[in-house]
Amino acid sequence: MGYAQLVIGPAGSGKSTYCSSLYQHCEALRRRIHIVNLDPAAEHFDYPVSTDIRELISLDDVMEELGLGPNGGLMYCMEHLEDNLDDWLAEELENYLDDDYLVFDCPGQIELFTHVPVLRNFIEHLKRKSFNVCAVYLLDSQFITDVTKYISGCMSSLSAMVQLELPHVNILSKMDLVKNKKDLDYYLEPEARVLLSELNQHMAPQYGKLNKALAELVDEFSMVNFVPLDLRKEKSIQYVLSMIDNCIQYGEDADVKIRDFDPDADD
Ligand SMILES: Nc1nc2c(ncn2[C@@H]2O[C@H](COP(=O)(O)OP(=O)(O)OP(=O)(O)O)[C@@H](O)[C@H]2O)c(=O)[nH]1
Repeated sequence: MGYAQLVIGPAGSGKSTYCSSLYQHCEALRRRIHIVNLDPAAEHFDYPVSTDIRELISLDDVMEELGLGPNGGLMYCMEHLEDNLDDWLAEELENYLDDDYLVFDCPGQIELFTHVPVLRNFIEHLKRKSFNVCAVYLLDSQFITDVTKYISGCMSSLSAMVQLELPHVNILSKMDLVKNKKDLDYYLEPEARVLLSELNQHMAPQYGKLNKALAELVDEFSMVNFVPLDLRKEKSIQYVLSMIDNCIQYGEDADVKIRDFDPDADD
């Protein structure tokens, strides 16, 4: 059985930086992970790329040869990947050992995890190859600066959860940029009553019922929870990794104890 993280989230949310930090963290622990680039538009990497979609197709070639723009070109590349799951991807996966741990650095186009079936079919393929897969959804911490951004972040994450149907860990990235730690407590344990009152202040009265439904969805059903990630702190990376490992049952024999970590403690 293999293990895989599918690292998704909006453009610029910090996916590649997360992959790079995770790689360094694991390297220091002498733990082997492989990072796979699934972004046909990527140019620079701070981690060793183990498998690269650009060997199958590159965005520049598609834009030049088909006259497509960056977004249309990217979707074309991803559909090409979908068409090649049983040959190119299957062959690439044969290069890994049975219990290898792969981290897929995905493009940030939101349609990939809202309604286009490419990633879903990609995941089905991984599952058929006996991979335990976890979706790791990154959201920029700037989304917790006001309630409307926060709700929109929750809804985009929720849409990925519904679309991909995978064990799912939501990460609040770039925590080093959060100056007001009060924001953090407020949004990490949101209360429907407080969310609703804030939403109502921001929006016209006719949205009252919608606001109530959204606030209750976030609070009462605990459908969307975010784990803060501060890449400056090894313990924060370790905490996030332990949560993900737990979801995909990696290292069960190694007795993973996520409760033992205090992610806010200094290293
Ligand atoms: N301060 C701070 N900046 C970060 C952090 N993570 C990423 N960034 C910056 O955010 C920008 C985007 O980071 P990327 O890792 O390229 O984001 P991405 O999600 O891979 O972006 P796309 O490939 O465009 O989808 C870069 O300028 C990073 O340096 C972080 O933890 N803290």
